Amino acid sequence: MPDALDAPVDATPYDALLLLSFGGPEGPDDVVPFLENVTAGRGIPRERLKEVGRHYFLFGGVSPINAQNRELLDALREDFAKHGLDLPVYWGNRNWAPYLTDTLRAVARDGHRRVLTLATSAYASYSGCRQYRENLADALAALADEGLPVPRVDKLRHYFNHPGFVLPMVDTVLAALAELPADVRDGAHIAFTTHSIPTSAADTSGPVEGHGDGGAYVAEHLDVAAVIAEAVREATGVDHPWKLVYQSRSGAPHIPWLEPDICDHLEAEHAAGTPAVVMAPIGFVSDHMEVKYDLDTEAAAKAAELGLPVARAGTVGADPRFAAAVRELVAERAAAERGEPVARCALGALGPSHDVCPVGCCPARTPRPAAAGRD
Ligand SMILES: CC1=C(CCC(=O)O)c2cc3nc(cc4[nH]c(cc5[nH]c(cc1n2)c(C)c5CCC(=O)O)c(CCC(=O)O)c4C)C(CCC(=O)O)=C3C
Ligand SMILES: [Fe+2]
Repeated sequence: MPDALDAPVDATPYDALLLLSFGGPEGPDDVVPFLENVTAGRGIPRERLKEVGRHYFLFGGVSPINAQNRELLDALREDFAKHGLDLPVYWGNRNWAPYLTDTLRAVARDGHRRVLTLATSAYASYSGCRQYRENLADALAALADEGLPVPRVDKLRHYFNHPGFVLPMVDTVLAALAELPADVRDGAHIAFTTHSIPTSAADTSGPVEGHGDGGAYVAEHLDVAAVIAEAVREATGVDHPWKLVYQSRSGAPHIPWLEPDICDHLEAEHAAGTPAVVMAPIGFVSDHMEVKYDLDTEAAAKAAELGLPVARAGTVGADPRFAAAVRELVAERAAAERGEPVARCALGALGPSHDVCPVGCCPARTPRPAAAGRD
């Protein structure tokens, strides 16, 4: 059926969508203050901060993440308009302008009272979910202090296993395989990557029931990786071996974080005789700095040193299928809030994630107020 004949999407009771992201520097002068925002009170060693600052300076002090969020905003607005979803879309970041608090102030001044949040993080974990909810609570508290009306803010369920997030990545993995020299392509290993986090944070991520070591964070990534690997097998007729590995480790060296690191993994695969590797950063929503530096620069240099052919798969970014998935998630959540029956779309074995984070989900080291959840 042509788009124009689709029934308009009903977002009631919501009157605004908030795109909530990490933020990144937009020039050399922004780099140090940005890193100070990110790491305030988080105990990151000075050496690590200098190193990460160097990554940004290598790219002119500009993180790709803001341009990518602007593209996603355009894609969302275009999709919503096409499908009769009349919902204004706002954008705010945790760590750089446009800052979340400023955006929520505008949301409140524009008269919106029920806000649904799309975070640019698809999985459970303290860093990927609760920390965003803490920032929402801080911003709402600031509005209350200023005597502004405080909107009620909800957050969309984790979309890691939504087809609109997963299927574009099947295509990017196929495209990466096609970039490899023909004689090593069928033997290629797929290294699915995500952000390393402390093992203690992984083990307590999500509602922990039903998940083993690594908690919901690792289980969700393994589920997505298995779905993509199976779809690639169906498309190519080749059963590519794969593994979930980690990147972008931070923190003090004596604290255990998820391993193996992608660079160590490339060495191990090379030593085992693997002829080529596709790196697929399923843990991220766009090709931001963790992808451009940690994979395209650092891991690519490691592969070159080993003489190991590698190709990197793209993230979902502003893919129209992802924008459509967001619209579906908005419609789904709005219907649920209205008490109507809803069909929840999800691939893989885990099923759709909860709408509202339960009490104690992805706990912080030091408890702090968090919005958009049961606690
Ligand atoms: C799970 C996760 C995601 C994925 C979910 C999501 O997307 O939210 C993510 C995304 C991102 N992380 C980013 C940047 C940074 N993360 C850092 C530090 C940390 N990340 C952590 C975890 C995650 N991070 C953790 C446990 C730390 C240690 C400190 C702490 O416990 O808070 C630091 C400090 C320096 C360093 O140590 O690396 C920086 C600069 C950018 C922006 C990139 C750009 O500019 O393009 C993005 C999208
Ligand atoms: Fe990070």
